[in-house]
Amino acid sequence: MENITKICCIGAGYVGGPTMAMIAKKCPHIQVTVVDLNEARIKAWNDEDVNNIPVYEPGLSDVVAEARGRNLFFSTEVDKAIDEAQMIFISVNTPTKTYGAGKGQAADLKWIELCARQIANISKDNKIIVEKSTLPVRTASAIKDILTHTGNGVQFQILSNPEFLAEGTAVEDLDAPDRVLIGGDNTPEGKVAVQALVDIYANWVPKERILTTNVWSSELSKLTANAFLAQRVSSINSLTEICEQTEADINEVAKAIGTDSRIGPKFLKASVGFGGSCFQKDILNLVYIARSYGLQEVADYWEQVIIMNDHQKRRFANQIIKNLYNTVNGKKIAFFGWAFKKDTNDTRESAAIYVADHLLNEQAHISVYDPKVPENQVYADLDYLNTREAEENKAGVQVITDPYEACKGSHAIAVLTEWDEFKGYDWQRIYDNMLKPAKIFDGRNLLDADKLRAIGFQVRSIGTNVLDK
Ligand SMILES: NC(=O)c1ccc[n+]([C@@H]2O[C@H](COP(=O)([O-])OP(=O)(O)OC[C@H]3O[C@@H](n4cnc5c(N)ncnc54)[C@H](O)[C@@H]3O)[C@@H](O)[C@H]2O)c1
Ligand SMILES: O=c1ccn([C@@H]2O[C@H](COP(=O)(O)OP(=O)(O)O[C@H]3O[C@H](CO)[C@@H](O)[C@H](O)[C@H]3O)[C@@H](O)[C@H]2O)c(=O)[nH]1
Repeated sequence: MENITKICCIGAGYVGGPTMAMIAKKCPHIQVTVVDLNEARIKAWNDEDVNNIPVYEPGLSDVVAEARGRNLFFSTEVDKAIDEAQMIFISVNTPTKTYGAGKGQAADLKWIELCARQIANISKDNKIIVEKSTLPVRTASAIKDILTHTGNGVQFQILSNPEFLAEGTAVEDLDAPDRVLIGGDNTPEGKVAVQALVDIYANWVPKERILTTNVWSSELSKLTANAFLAQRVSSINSLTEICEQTEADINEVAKAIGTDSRIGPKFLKASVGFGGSCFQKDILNLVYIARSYGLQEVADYWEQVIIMNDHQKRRFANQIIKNLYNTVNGKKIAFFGWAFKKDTNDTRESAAIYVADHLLNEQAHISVYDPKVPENQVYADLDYLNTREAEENKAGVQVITDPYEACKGSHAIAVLTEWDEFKGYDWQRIYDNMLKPAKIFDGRNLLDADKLRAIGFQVRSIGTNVLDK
């Protein structure tokens, strides 16, 4: 195949947008077109004011501003972009199935299949198809089957190139990835395709960080990486409960074990539970795959990571209720943070949603402040759970754009997201405007509990047993 000069990416979401923007920035000689069926999303990517792009990531608007209109384009003309491209990335959503066989566990590959059929239908010359979405191991064979049986007789090579960026640090992760993983067929044509993709990344990623494997190892490595990361969070979170009973401090324990170079210090931060669109979905997918091969013990092992995470979210909500004298009925509880982690506007599977749902069942009034999440998103997240009528969610939850207003007259503040700005607030002012005793439930161990106690707050930080004074 000749040098790649035209790339298309189907899916302009949290992955497609940032990854393609980075490729366009680093490879001015390649024309990159990102397409999506969602017109509003494409419109936002093309917004004159680059600060209005639909994904909030530190540094992303600069990357987009540099390349957009030069060699980076966002469009709804999917067929045209497919037709013109030599290499097509598929970066569409692959959520957990909500119906039928595998409901609640398997990945829903409906959108992947639609892409494959559309590519087959449109393509008039040979193309390289790159799986960027996270997919169950062996999906490439299904894509190949569709392409070869419904296509126009042109040749397709299918590569797996999973994305490892984390939200909130997408730009730095893409700029300097720990590794880029590319899986391809071990045939002469497969090797040429792998090399074509290696050559693109080699424009900025050191060669030793570009790993090539067979397709199946690459597909499975993505699910495995997320399972290992989430397992660390559930492991440390499981210990928060022991700490709270024993006067051990989870921060000290995490530091003590993390200095062992075999364990390492990262991903040992205790929390109210992990969220995000990936961890739960990908582990459930792994569990489903294991079960479908009859590997019961393997499935049970990984499922426990999710069970522990659900427990942690519920436990946090129950602690609030217990500590507020076993009733939150009619009490105002301020939520600091709604996003699933700091520095993102993404709320998918955020622990805050589940904690709020639990407290709403107990008739609490919740006022939410998050620096990046808009009001309609908070309601959409709660409505999606279908626990109660939309009007009841509206009645029980207020979204407030000023943090000081959000906690005025409240019984308690719950910290759900680790936004840096929370640390710098005027906590005396907050204290003065709250009902007493003023309580803080720090689900992220973010705030300086001693300083807050000196002001007069009662503070419970997750995984520390300093009980209310
Ligand atoms: N979000 C992350 O941080 C992250 C990181 C690594 C991998 N992943 C994986 O990447 C994939 C995409 O995730 P995301 O967070 O970007 O999802 P997303 O929902 O933000 O974006 C997917 C986009 O694909 C579009 N789309 C779906 N079908 C289409 C079609 N047939 N034609 C054109 N557009 C179509 C949707 O309209 C949507 O805008 C998933 O498999 C996910 O697991 C996500
Ligand atoms: O020590 C930790 C680390 C993370 N978390 C929580 O875990 C969740 C996930 O965080 P993170 O992994 O940083 O963000 P994601 O954007 O979900 O990224 C994960 O999922 C992506 C999608 O597959 C992968 O590409 C990334 O490599 C992988 O880190 C968030 O709720 C975090 O608050 C903790 O509670 N404690």
